[in-house]
Amino acid sequence: MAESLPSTEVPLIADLTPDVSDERLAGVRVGVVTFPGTLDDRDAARAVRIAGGTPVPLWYKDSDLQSVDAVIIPGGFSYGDYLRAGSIAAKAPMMREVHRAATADGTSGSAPLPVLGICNGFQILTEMHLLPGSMIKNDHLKFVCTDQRLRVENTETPWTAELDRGGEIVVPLKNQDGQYVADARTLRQLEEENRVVFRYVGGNPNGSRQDIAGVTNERGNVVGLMPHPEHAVEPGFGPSSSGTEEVAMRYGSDGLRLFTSLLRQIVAA
Ligand SMILES: NC(=O)CC[C@H](N)C(=O)O
Repeated sequence: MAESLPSTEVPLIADLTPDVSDERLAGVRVGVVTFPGTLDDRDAARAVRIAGGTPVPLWYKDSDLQSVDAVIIPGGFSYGDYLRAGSIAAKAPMMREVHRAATADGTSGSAPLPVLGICNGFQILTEMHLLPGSMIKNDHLKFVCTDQRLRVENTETPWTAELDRGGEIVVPLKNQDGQYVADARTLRQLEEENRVVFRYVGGNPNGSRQDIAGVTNERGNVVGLMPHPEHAVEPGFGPSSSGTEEVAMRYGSDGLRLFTSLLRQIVAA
């Protein structure tokens, strides 16, 4: 494994790039952590750029968060999913820093860091106990790859503030260990505290308890979800099966709203 970070200087497709008129967004620095076996760091960085922010590559072995305003733990196969998906990456030096910043108590003047874990990133966050529950093999024991409908259940996190509560988005889902499980008490607590952020609709693709696709921590700054919003950030790249061109255009960029939400929440804070 080459010890290098991916370049974030990816070209954008000018015609498809949303008009980002608020120049303050570019001042928001969003870290994207890369581990051995990470796949989706480039797309996460690209999503931040398309939303108008500045992605900051973070290497798993380092311990300097580089004054980022938020962190994304991207998807992929960190350490080849050996032992349990996400369990080895959870012990990385960079993740110690992420844990410290995400649980900051505010007495030192620092608000808790917004963190988004996508797929393998969600698995890593549960392994670190930043989020409750665990991810086990899909109930049908096969890898799933599909355009997934999700209902937005919670718009009180920085990552979902601009989504419509009760509305639907469609983004890709692709994993083998996507079945969300937790004990009955934890599940009840998640429901009572409105901490289920996304729920599968149109069929449960992996056997997750209560159709849970994404959850948040008690303070709402840490969010994890199995589907991939960073793969749905450009209009026109939506699901081919979604019917009209207009629907495909909208679905193609549903994921972008998580990143624009985050950037605008930070600018407004
Ligand atoms: N897309 C991903 O991040 C894959 C996550 C994980 N390695 C799994 O297959 O469950």
